[in-house]
This record gives sequence, structure tokens and C-alpha cells, in this order.
Amino acid sequence: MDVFRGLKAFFWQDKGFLLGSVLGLAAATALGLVYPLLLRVLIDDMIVPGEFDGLVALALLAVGIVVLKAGCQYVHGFSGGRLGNRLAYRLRNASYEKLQVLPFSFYDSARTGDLMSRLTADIEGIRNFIGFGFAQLMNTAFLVLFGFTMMAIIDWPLMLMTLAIIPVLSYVAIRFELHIHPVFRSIRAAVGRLTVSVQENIMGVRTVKSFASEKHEMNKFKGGNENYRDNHLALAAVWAKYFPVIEFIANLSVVLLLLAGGIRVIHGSLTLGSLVSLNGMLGMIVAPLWTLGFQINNYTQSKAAGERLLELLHQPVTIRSADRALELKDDNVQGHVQFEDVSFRYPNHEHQPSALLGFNLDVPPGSVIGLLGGTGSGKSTVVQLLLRAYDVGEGAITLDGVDIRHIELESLRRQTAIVFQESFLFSTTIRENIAYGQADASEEAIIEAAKLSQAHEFIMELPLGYDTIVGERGMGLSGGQKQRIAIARALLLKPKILILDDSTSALDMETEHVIQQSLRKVMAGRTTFIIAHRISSLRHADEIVVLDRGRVVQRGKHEQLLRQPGLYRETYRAQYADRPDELDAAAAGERRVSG
Ligand SMILES: Nc1ncnc2c1ncn2[C@@H]1O[C@H](COP(=O)(O)OP(=O)(O)OP(=O)(O)O)[C@@H](O)[C@H]1O
Repeated sequence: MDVFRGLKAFFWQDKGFLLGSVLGLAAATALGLVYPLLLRVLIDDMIVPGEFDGLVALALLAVGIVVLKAGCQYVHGFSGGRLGNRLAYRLRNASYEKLQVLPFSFYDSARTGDLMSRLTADIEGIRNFIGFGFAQLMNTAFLVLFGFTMMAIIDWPLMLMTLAIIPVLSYVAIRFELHIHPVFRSIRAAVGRLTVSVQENIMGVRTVKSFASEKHEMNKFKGGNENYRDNHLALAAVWAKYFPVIEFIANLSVVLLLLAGGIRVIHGSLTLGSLVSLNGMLGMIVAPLWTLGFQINNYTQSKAAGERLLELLHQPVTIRSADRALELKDDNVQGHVQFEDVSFRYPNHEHQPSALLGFNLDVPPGSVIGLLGGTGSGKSTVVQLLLRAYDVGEGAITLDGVDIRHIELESLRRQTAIVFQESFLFSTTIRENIAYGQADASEEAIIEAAKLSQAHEFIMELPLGYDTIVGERGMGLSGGQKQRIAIARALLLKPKILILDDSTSALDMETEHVIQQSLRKVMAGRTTFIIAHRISSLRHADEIVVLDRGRVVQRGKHEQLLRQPGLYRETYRAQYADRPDELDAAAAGERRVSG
């Protein structure tokens, strides 16, 4: 029940509908129990004595009850539908909202397919149970209560005899629940795994095909599918074991009633009408008891679904705005960034060496910082920390002198635009991709941004120009074209801080050079971070920081660094091996310095 207590916030405001759904069904059930009573009157007072006077009135009463019962069923259906759908709507919104605020570290280990199944199948399970399943369970309880009360009014010794089955049935039903719940939990997890493998296969279809790994993928899928099938077989086995037992116990009570009641009718201590009526009532009580298994099934499914959903909803949001955080106003931001003795280790990777160690950097407003280093040296980590994708372990990062942990998160990120190496494009028009997050951007501004990023020309060559719809993640465009659209998107924001994280790697040097010329104009007075493997991408930076295994090993301007022996010059030599003139000049510079 803890699960449903946890979900209470999502359905309790509709308690009126919950009440309508439960009471509607309970009233319909109670009215149903009137039938056997009418049958008793029909047999004992009309058929047996041959008295037909009240027959029409009895028939009219039966019609009235039918109409009333139908009305109650309508109330149940209407309220249950409203309750379930409004609950599902709120849960979907809350889960989606949660996904928006969860930190980067959550996504480092989250699996898309698994999250998708929580937001779809799991919510559906909860909708079904809270909307209808709960009322049906309550209805069973009402039926037992009303039914046995009415039976007691007709003949309490026979009622007591049949009542004896309830504890036995309840015991079996509870055992059934205990067995079936873990199976359902495994089924939910298996569905999640299956969805993950299908989704990853589709996302990575190019890799799968180019590595001719279809068979391997098929085998992987078969494993998941077998697991799913085996879980369902286990479920069927539990069903097969308990179902006949429940049915047997339920029907045993009917047999007992007919036997004992029959003897009493023969002896004249019970009327025939009463026996028929008691039998009808018992049949009505036993019918839902017989489906108790289904109802418990429904309950456990939705409990397992609720657990998975609550697990997502209760995920800690480790990166959030502090209370009374400073909200940055566009006009007041200078863009002065300082890293003060920053060290950082990725969450859940505590056993690994620090991704950044004792990192210091002072970035005056308007300057361009280049970050260079081998793969895994910590370059991206520097800018991720600036965006508060993660919080620093030690030290502090400040923007215009304020610790970024004291700045309102959204306003901090709004001042920053980052272009990743893997540019993500949404499956919509190029125009909307450039204007992402800026619905009010003018056509001129969009075109200007595209011109600055050297994207305008190729966009105009497409038959539909800016209205061209790009496929999922930008399929149909080259890597360089995608990067240029992503750069246009960042430039349109006119950010105070621009981060290019290896985002010109797919461009030829000439295009990159032209973009950099434009950037210099656009970013005048703003701060730019350029992460690159190519020296040509950052040679004009005001300061170049060379990283190795999380530590700064060199820093300075291009010319200074060329004159020092070290990683920068080695990289330069490797990349400019075909330009001996420049290497000679650098070497001469070095001799002058050392001499
Ligand atoms: N999300 C993450 N979770 C755990 N460890 C990470 C994560 N991202 C990076 N790392 C680790 O942190 C270290 C620094 O990674 P970072 O991405 O900053 O390197 P980089 O210099 O940008 O590399 P590249 O040039 O390949 O992009 C690496 O050892 C990397 O394995």
C-alpha cells in the first residue's frame, strides 16, 4: 500500500471521482442482490400459492431496478475513466518534468528504453488499477458484506455454513498474491530490457549494419525475448496452480448450500423461494471471488508499475538552484570566469583518478580560451563543470565573482551556449533547429546566424531551404553540415559565454577559419572556450591551456607554447610536419629564448 500512498498526490484531488467509481459500483452490486430477493417473492408468494396478482408490479419493480443499476454503472464507468485518465495525465507530466530536472549524472547510467517503458506501460498499469481495479476490489468486499448480510436475514445458519469458505479463499488468494508479485516485477523489468535493446538497435542501426552484426544483435535480442517468455511461462504456471484451487473452494460452498438447503426444504423448515434466493446470492458472491485472482493480478501489476515510477519520481535532483540564488540579468553579465583550484571526480567513479585536479584559470570577459590535450585529459570536464552539469568536488568556479552554485541554474545556463562534437538535431525543420529554445527569433536573425556559421549557403541549395525537415538526429546531413547548424543555433542565442567542444572537427580547415573570423566579430566582448584537437582551431586564442590526465601541463599563447618543449609543440610538430618553414621558425624562437 506504500506505493499507492506514494501516488496519492496524483489522484487524491480527484477523490470525488474515486468515491463515485467505488460507490457507483457498490450501489450497482447491491441492486443486483435484489434479484434473488424478487425471485424468492415470485416463487413463495406467487408461483407456489398460484397467486398472480402482484406479477406485473414485480416485473415493473425489476425494470426499475435494472434502470437504476444501469445508472449506477454509468457513474462507476464515468468516474473511473475520469479518475484514471486524469491520474495518468498528471503522472506523465510529472515524470517528464522530472526527466527535465534530473542531473547529467542520472543520464550517465540511465537507459532510454527503460525510461520509455516507465512513462508508457507502467503508467497504463496504474491508470487501469486506480481507475477501475481498485473499485472492483472494493466491490468484491461490498458484495461479500451485503450478500452475507442478506443471506443472514433469510437464513442465518445456512449463511454461516457458506461463510466458512471465506477465510480459506482469502488464505489462498494471499498466497497467490505473494507468488505472483515477484513474477510481475520480473516481467516489468524484462519489458524494460526488451525496449532498451530494440531502441538501441534502431538508434545504432548504422553501426550494427556496417559491422555486419545483425546476427549478434538478433542473438542478444533472443536472450531478452527468452527471458520475457520464461517470465510469462512462470506467470502461467502460478495461474495454473492457483486457479483450479480457487474455483474448487468457491464451488464447494454452492454444493454445501444445495445439500443442506435441499434437506431443509424437504423437511419444510425452509421455503423453496428462500433456497433459490440463497443460491442466487451465493452465486453472485462467489463470481467475483472467483475473479479475485484477476483482481489481485491487476493490483500486483500496478503495484510493480507504481514502484518503478516512484523510483523515477524520487530520484534525487543533485544539481539545483540554491535557495535565494542570484538570477542573472542579461545586461549585467560581464562573462568573467574563474576556476579556483578545482578538482573533480565523476559520481559513481570514485575509484577512478580525478578527471580534473587543482585546475586554475582566469578568463577575463571577451577573451578566447583554447583547451588542448589528448583524449580523456579533462577538456570537456572543464566546460561541463562551468555549465554545472556536475558540481565541483573541491575549489570553486565563479562568474563575475559569484560562485556558480549561488547562481540560479537556468539563468546561468541561459548565458552559456555550448556546441558539442556530436551535434544533436531534432527531427523538424532546419529553421526550428536553429531557433531551438527561441521561438520568437526573427527570420533575419536566423539567417544571420546561419551565415556566420557558414551554413546559409548549403541550406539555400536544399530544395526546401530552411523548411527542410532533417531526419532523426540530423540523418541526411553530413557531419560538417550538422555542426554548422549547431553552431548557428548557439550563435543565435548571442550568449555571454560560448563553448565549442570539439565542434568544428568535421569541418575543413578553410570553413573553420572563416567561421572563426565571424566568431571574433560576434563574440567581441564575450567569452569563448574552444576545445580542440587541432592546433589550427585554437592557435589565435588569448590563452591556451594544455591538459594531461586532468592536470594543466602548459599554458600561454600559441607563440609562447611553440617555443617551449612540451606537449603543445609535440602536437604541433605532428600536425604541421608538412610545413617545415613554420617548424623552423618555432625552433629559432626557442633557441633565442634558451640562448
Ligand atoms: N560522464 C562521465 N562519467 C564518468 N567518467 C567520465 C564521464 N565523462 C568523462 N569521464 C572520464 O573523465 C575523464 C576526462 O574526460 P573528458 O571528457 O573531460 O576528456 P576530454 O579531454 O574532453 O576527452 P576527448 O578529447 O576524448 O573528448 C576521462 O577519463 C573520462 O573517461
